[in-house]
Amino acid sequence: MRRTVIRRRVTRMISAFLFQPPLPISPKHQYSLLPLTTTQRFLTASHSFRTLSTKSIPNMQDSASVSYLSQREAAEIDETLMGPLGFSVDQLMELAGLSVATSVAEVYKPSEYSRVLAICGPGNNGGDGLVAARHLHHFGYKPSICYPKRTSKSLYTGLVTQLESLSVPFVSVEDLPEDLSEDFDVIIDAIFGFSFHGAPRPPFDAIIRRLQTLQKRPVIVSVDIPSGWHVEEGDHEGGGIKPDMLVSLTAPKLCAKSFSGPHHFLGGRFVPPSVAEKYKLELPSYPGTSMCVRIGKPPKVDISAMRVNYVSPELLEDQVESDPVLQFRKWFDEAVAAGLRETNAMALSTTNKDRKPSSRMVLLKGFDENGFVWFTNYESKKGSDLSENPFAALLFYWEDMNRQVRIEGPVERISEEESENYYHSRPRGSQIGAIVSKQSSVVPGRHVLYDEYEELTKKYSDGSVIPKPKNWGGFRLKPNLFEFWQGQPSRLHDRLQYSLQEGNPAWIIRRLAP
Ligand SMILES: NC(=O)C1=CN([C@@H]2O[C@H](COP(=O)(O)OP(=O)(O)OC[C@H]3O[C@@H](n4cnc5c(N)ncnc54)[C@H](OP(=O)(O)O)[C@@H]3O)[C@@H](O)[C@H]2O)[C@H](O)CC1
Ligand SMILES: Cc1cc2nc3c(=O)[nH]c(=O)nc-3n(C[C@H](O)[C@H](O)[C@H](O)COP(=O)(O)O)c2cc1C
Ligand SMILES: Cc1ncc(COP(=O)(O)O)c(C=O)c1O
Ligand SMILES: [K+]
Repeated sequence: MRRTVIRRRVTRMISAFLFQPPLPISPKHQYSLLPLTTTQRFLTASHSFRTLSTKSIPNMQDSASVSYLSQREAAEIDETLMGPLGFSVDQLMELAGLSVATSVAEVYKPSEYSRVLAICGPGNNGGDGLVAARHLHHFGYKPSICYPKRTSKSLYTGLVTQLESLSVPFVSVEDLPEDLSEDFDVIIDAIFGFSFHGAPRPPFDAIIRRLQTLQKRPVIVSVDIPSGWHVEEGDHEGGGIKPDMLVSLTAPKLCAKSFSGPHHFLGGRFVPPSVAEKYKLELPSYPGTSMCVRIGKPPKVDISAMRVNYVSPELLEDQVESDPVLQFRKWFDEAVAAGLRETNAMALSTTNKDRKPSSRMVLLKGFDENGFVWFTNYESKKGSDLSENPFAALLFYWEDMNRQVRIEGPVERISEEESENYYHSRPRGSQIGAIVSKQSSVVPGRHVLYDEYEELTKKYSDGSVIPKPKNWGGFRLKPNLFEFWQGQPSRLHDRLQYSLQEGNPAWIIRRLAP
């Protein structure tokens, strides 16, 4: 009985919130969003063995634009989340702080940017900084905290206790080193958030002045608002801090329009659709299980300076299998176990009769001592290359494991029976796709493929057998050369090559210079 009354009251509160007219929000406050680029993925690659990042690339449709919030709207959304929508401040702060920590980890790897100073202000923005510091500690960073105006609320004393229990040092303003660049790689600016007003008061005024003079290092990561900036007008007087990274929470505030640093992220993956609808919030979708998403322009990168220093276990002659197929099996299984996506994706290189090479990706569909098999259209470019020159090279690159495998040898078609069996094991859509696609020929437009696909889908909607096109089937490469490559520091990689000598079935293993 009581529960029904409460439920009714909550329902009333939520509908009151939903049907209340929203504050005017200007659709002009929009900004283009870009998915995580390959470049960014490259830059964020860590330096040793990694397990799969669950991140996927958000598609462009998801990320057309993003809206900006005024100070009032930000406060109102905050109240709504913590009122009718049932969140507690602790929860939101935990998610906000985690978003900040994961954004930092996306761009600034602990191997290069381990020394973090979180400067925390008196409000919830400071609380976000304390939470972020705790997560960064667990991510392998060495955070320190400067928290000059503490509040006695249990939420904050709890956060301090948690950090102390991890032996995270607290530094007073007086004890901060003269030259911040000597002791720190990253500064988390968690001084003021969206409730900032007026001019900064001591001791934060002096701290902000120090941040204004920083050059390249330490980098500044501002939480929600670059401290000292007007929440809506931004750095309106000029000369404010110039953060390298801004992590906007829930949605960017108006001041973020004047953020010109290289890394703008959005965090706070907790906005329910009702809030987004009410405030007409255009928000990007968060990729996979990520707590943050990059917004704004992709960073300018110096391509010539892009490099990863590989660190891996050594690959030694006496540790590898004498049979390269077994060695391949071992590495393949390890890549699958590490959760890599499309472990079976490989580059296939062919040449035509004029010895002109061409490469493309295909999926490995099986391998054993008889060879490595993939499926395709025999009348495609690769199909015609292989009929002109039946030799090919396969290449696997398992980036997260710093491993590459090269396989070379003659190629032949597999039997019609094998191809039939495999074709009918594929999803029916892909079977129809194979009929529709005269692979590698010119198509006047997507509609041509789509129309034929629709027609065939109708034709076979009764579940009858979809006949395999004659020109579709498998190839098998019979290896006469393997190379197993393991990335190592200073480009002194391991390369173990397996080759065969005429008339001798035993594989010869040789180390090649990297
Ligand atoms: N829904 C969300 O997006 C969430 C955001 N979170 C974070 O919370 C902040 C907003 O937190 P709030 O506590 O409202 O405000 P601030 O952190 O900005 O700080 C308010 C305190 O700062 C003092 N203040 C204000 N102006 C000055 C100044 N000029 N000089 C010195 N001190 C100043 C203020 O004191 P007053 O006496 O002036 O009132 C307060 O003590 C948001 O930005 C996010 O980071 C949540 O963590 C999660 C949900
Ligand atoms: C990861 C990945 C896997 C692919 N797998 C296959 C495949 O198994 N068979 C295939 O015919 N095409 C596959 N493709 C498409 C090919 O890369 C290529 O576009 C197509 O086969 C036409 O190549 P061609 O014109 O050189 O013959 C794949 C593409 C990618 C990116
Ligand atoms: C054109 C084409 N054919 C075949 C394949 C292999 O697909 P399946 O795994 O369904 O055999 C792919 C995979 O990407 C492909 O793009
Ligand atoms: K801040």
